[in-house]
Amino acid sequence: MARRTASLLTHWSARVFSVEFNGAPDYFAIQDKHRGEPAPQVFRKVQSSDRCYSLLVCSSDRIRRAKFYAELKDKLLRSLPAECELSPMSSFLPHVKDSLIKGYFLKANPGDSLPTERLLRDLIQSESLLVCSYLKCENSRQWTQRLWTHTGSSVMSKEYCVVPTDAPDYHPSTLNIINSDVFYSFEEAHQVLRKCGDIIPEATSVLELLPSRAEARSKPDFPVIVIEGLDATGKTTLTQSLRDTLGAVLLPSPPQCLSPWRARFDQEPPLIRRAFYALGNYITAEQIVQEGMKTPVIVDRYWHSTASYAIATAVSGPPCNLPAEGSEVYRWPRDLLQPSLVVLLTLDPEERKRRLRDRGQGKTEEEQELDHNQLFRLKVEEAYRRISGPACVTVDAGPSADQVLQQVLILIRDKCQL
Ligand SMILES: Nc1ncnc2c1ncn2[C@@H]1O[C@H](COP(=O)(O)OP(=O)(O)OP(=O)(O)O)[C@@H](O)[C@H]1O
Ligand SMILES: Nc1ccn([C@@H]2O[C@H](COP(=O)(O)O)[C@@H](O)[C@H]2O)c(=O)n1
Repeated sequence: MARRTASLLTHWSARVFSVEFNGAPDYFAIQDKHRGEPAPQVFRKVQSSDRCYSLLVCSSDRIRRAKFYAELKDKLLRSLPAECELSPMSSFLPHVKDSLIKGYFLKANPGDSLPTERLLRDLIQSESLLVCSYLKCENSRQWTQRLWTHTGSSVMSKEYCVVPTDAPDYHPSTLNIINSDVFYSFEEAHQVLRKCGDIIPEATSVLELLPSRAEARSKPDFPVIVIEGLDATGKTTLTQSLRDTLGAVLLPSPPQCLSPWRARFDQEPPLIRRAFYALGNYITAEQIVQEGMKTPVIVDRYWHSTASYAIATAVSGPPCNLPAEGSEVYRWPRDLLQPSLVVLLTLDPEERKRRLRDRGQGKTEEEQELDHNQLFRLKVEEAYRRISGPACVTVDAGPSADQVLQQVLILIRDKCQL
């Protein structure tokens, strides 16, 4: 059995499990023995006749784990009986960083248990998967969890009792954000792309474009102003006006040179996709240093975008699940050039939608998500506000384009003495 699986099982009874039924999590733990008292309801959305299974992805290689987790969902959706319900699941050790393992919880009708179990037996041949089944005891409200053996031919004799438990102090997805969703140094992100070179040939081309070292050798002489905000808040409009008014250079982020590979990396799981965007910032930083010796530099998105979208995607549920203000998750990477000023454009959601409609362009998947998912939008904006070193200054982008420009020019004059 793989190293990671073995170490997982060592702490098996200390783990908390979470299943998200339509975004609302049920937390449970396991115990060796049934206690005498009447068992409270464990799964709110499960009938006693349902057959339930969990699949936890636990390869010790994080690239394989990320790829397999994404592929597993497609495989399950393709192969499971239509009535089978799939919910995100995770298991973690509260307060232990990097202890989160992700997977899926399956709820099947009793009539579908045979084809479901046949599929799970095939899948468990992969060493990266831990499979459990959940059974309701007859004449009691108690559920048990059985861990399947690796061959899938029989189930382990050891049976655990499933008991509900309180929500943890910190949302479980926050345990694994650092260096899985957000990278805090060039080297950490670089390592991910290096390691996926054999499965994603495009990674090699991206690596060739990167600066040889991350540390900015010199600070630009002129101010560097970053404009941030959700899509359609007016970043393009404002950055172009600033360029023209200040005689500045305008740099887009991710940088132009990464455009041929962006769509390819957007299909990848968060670990790889976010490493790609993180590295893009280091290319932008190098361009900033070059240009910033000659003129002021305006940057359309930078680190705040990379971190905020990544954090908001990683953390499910409402904004209160985000890591608290001041958390190390919101810190600036130690080796990434810091701009002189970061402006965050905010906009009333209805006005943003109106501008999106008027623009009438095709939307990326993440843009559609922002449109449909109010919670995601709130989390991105909240994460923007919590990032420090430098923190962003919020500007209401609701007034006319010229009024927004004038307001930002005042800020630049105040903060950058320009
Ligand atoms: N202050 C403003 N008042 C009214 N309309 C505006 C204002 N600023 C921009 N717009 C219009 O809103 C739409 C979106 O603006 P823009 O393309 O500048 O946003 P963006 O933040 O760059 O979007 P994205 O990130 O998706 O590229 C455009 O049609 C633009 O003309
Ligand atoms: N520095 C950056 C810039 C962008 N992203 C990601 O791109 C998406 C938004 O970009 P648009 O071109 O559509 O405005 C969004 O998914 C960001 O996560 C980034 O990570 N870092």
